[in-house]
Amino acid sequence: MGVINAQTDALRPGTLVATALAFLAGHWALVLVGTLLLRALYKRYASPLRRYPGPVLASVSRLWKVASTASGQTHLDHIALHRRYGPVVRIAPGEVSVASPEAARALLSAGKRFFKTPFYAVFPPPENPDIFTETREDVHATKKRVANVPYSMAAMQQLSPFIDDTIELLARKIETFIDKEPRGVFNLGDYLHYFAFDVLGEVAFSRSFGFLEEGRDVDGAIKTIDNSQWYNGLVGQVPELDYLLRRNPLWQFVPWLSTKNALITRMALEEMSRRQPFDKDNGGLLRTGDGRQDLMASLIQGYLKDPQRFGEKDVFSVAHGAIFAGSDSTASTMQSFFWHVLNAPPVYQSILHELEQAIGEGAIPAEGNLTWNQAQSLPYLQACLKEAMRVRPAVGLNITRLVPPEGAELDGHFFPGGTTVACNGWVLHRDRDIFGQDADDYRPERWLEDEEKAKKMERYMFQFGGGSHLCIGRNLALLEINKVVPRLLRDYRFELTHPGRPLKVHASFFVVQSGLEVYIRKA
Ligand code: HEM
Repeated sequence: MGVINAQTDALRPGTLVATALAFLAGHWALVLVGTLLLRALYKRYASPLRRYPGPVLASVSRLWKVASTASGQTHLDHIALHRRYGPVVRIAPGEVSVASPEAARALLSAGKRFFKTPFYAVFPPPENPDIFTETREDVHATKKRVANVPYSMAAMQQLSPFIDDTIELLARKIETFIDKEPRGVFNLGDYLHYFAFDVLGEVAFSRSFGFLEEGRDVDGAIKTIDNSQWYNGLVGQVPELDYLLRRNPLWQFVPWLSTKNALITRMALEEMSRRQPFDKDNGGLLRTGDGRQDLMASLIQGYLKDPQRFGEKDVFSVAHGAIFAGSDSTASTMQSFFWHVLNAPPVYQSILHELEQAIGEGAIPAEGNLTWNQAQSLPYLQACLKEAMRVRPAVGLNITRLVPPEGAELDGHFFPGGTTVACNGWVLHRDRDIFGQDADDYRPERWLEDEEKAKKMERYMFQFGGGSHLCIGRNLALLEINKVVPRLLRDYRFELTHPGRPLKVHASFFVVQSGLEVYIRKA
């Protein structure tokens, strides 16, 4: 009787819970490991993505992505990953990376409802997304309609004189350097970075940021952006973390984490207040300025036309976002170009020959700045530029999109709704079917051999993304690159201080590069 009573006592709910709790307390480590193991096995084998190969760690947690991003070399990791595992690789429990340019075209094309992932929402400013960070497709479309106007090539051409002024300043700085230190080491990479920043200041706010003038990273703005991009790139792999970190109200009280006082943010806020009150008569122009229709003025006009859809905060966030999105990207592209050209003497010689011939034929001026059209009349130079953007696209992290709820097929693979699909320009641009068996090599001639083949390659270039999220600043970037690069190549002669030495590279979002050092002399 006593034994039966003891057994029924043990089965009472209260006693069961107490026994379970006692077991947990005694074996918590074992329970924890067991739970994590079960969870990992579930993620690895219960998912419809289980048939795609990839690193084991990636199939059970997002740690693989985090570690790869933290290494700063995720662009290279992805090349290696696809070489090893094939065209579709599982890079997180719910995410695959695709290597096929055809799949990437479909993924990025407008109208197919592959929307941006929460990765983008981590980029600042979280309280008022700009065109890059806005993940609601309809809101994005409204904002982009307004911003497309000031970013059009026609609008950019009007701002051309201010790009020219910045080129003159760069040339003056180079000449001063040559006069002072004829055999000194000139950090061309840094000066290209300063140039890209100052152009943005002129185009966005009608004022220079002063990087070229001072020959340094004023106020540590470049460093601040880099730190911020590290955060965005890393936390973007696990976007929920942002609520514990930057979106956490306590964050503002940590002075070294707050970006409120960063030069660019301060300047954008100052510029807004200098133009207030916004009124239709003034059209957002700087009252004390030279009457130029800069980016800020056009955005203010967009706001005045339809304040409900494009608010005052949008003016700030889009202008501010331009500096973030447009500085490292343009600098990195120019650095890649010079690094490849200067490391390939026959390529460098061919460009010089083309420039000389163009001057002789009157196609480009012998001094002063070139126009966009004049730069377009240099096919070899254009091929060199395209090739640099192919082998070293400026965005190093993956571009990611969500599969719509009903699921979708990409290049013969069906992915269920909610899957994150990633693609990386460094992988896509090395596709041997499209770009040739020597796709890994920098060989500008590939663009000039066969017109049909060149057109096909062009269709599969993703250096500016694609579809409804195609880079809004590409006209500006291409215009300034096309103006400054031939001017420098025509007027100066460069020699790498360490031929063959790779640039120091880390990809936080953009591929940030340093170490492009040269000896420089007048041509
Ligand atoms: C050579 C220079 C540049 C390169 C290689 C580049 C590359 C890209 C790429 C690949 C994207 C798509 C990203 C994605 O979908 O995840 C993008 C988007 C964007 N870029 Fe650029 N960019 C450059 C210059 C600029 C400049 C100068 C600006 C502004 C002044 C700018 C502003 C933007 C914005 C706002 C977006 C978001 C567009 C959208 O989602 O609709 N970029 N860029």
